[in-house]
Amino acid sequence: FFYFSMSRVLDLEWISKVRVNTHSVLMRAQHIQGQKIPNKQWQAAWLLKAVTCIDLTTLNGDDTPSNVHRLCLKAIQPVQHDLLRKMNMHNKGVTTAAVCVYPSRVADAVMSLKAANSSLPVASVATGFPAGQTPLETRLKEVCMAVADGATEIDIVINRTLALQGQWEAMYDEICQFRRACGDAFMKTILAVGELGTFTNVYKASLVAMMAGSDFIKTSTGKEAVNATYPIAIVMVRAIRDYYLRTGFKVGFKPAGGIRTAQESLLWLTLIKEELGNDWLCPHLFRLGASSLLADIERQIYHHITGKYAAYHELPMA
Ligand SMILES: O=C[C@H](O)COP(=O)(O)O
Repeated sequence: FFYFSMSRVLDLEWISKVRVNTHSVLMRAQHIQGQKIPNKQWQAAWLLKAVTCIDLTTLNGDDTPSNVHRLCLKAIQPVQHDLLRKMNMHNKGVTTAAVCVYPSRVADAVMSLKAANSSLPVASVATGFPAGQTPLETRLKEVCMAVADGATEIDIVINRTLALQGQWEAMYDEICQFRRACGDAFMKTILAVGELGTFTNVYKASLVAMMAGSDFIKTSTGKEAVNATYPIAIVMVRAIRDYYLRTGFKVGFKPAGGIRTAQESLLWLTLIKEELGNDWLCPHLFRLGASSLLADIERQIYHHITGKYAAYHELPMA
């Protein structure tokens, strides 16, 4: 008991000792990218697995209740019924893992899902997404408001200023406060890795986020210049693995930002299987954050089933 109760605390000594070997990370990432993706006969099943791990996202200034409504309908029925029937998956309740929207759109998403009789979770970005450059008080309030509107998952952004200054204790304190504001909601912590400078910083920020009680660590907001890359993912999943080995806590991983093709989604599943094992290959521990990935996955599934490529109008998107 003592061992586990000590594990979600800040361990500055561990953080101070972190050194990441850039060469090894790049080699490992290259190896993963060169991996054979699953055999053709299994590909449709893997693509369907990827669908169930998607946080179907819209994070735009021009989001409205109606495009959020369409997004929700697509999340509930992400792959055409006919295609699922041909795979004998039509009554297996295939949906995406969640929908992900800005705080102001949470109520719309909750209403659309409720009207459709769906219990799909609504995730909301919060804490001054994407930059996180608003006062702590308003960042905390934003979390509380999204939860009050019905979000059951909150994607917070870390304070990059603190991370770049090596103020790990202050960063830990902020994330702990977000954790408390989330209440029972699942908390995913976005590191915005493209702004953290070094692999060592990415590893340290991953540890601090996990020590502060994050359920997931997430690469990016999708708004930075560099988002989910394989080398950065290797650093983060190694931190997840080390944290699990040391504390017994399984923390999830969410690559996000710029993931657009079915092929990439298969590579992400391969990376998780190789680095963290099959336990992590479920929506509880793995998500793909993406606004424009589902269309290509559905097209590839169509191709596997029919042998033809669908025209885009044949597979309407959210
Ligand atoms: O959290 C999810 C990201 O915003 C999605 O980024 P994306 O629009 O590049 O897919």
